[in-house]
Amino acid sequence: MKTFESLFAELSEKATTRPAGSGTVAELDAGVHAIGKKVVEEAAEVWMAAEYEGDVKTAEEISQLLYHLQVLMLAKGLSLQDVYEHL
Ligand SMILES: N=c1c2ncn([C@@H]3O[C@H](COP(=O)(O)OP(=O)(O)OP(=O)(O)O)[C@@H](O)[C@H]3O)c2ncn1[C@@H]1O[C@H](COP(=O)(O)O)[C@@H](O)[C@H]1O
Repeated sequence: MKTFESLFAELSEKATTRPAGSGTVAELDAGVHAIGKKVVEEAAEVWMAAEYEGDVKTAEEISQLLYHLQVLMLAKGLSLQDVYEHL
């Protein structure tokens, strides 16, 4: 099963190698403004799922929010350590 750390390693590799067809590469190319909008959109979907759509849908939406947060971290050049030191 994928973890937060293993997904970040995978996305970091994609950002460097830029394979064709990668949604991550496309999102990085769209820039921080566009990625930020995805983060807000996914956060709202987490909220709605938590209130109205049950645990499975909520977990799915949380996974998508975590993904977009990681893409934002990559776009800003932030490492896991940069974030973890604030936890
Ligand atoms: N975990 C994810 C992941 N979570 C969310 N998403 C993206 O976020 C979107 C969220 O879906 P929504 O239904 O909310 O949005 P949508 O309106 O249907 O989609 P859009 O039109 O906004 O793209 C998905 O369509 C994906 O584009 C993800 N895209 C990729 N990953 C993982 O990231 C890795 C690298 O992916 P690629 O860069 O595409 O190879 C792989 O392991 C993937 O499994």
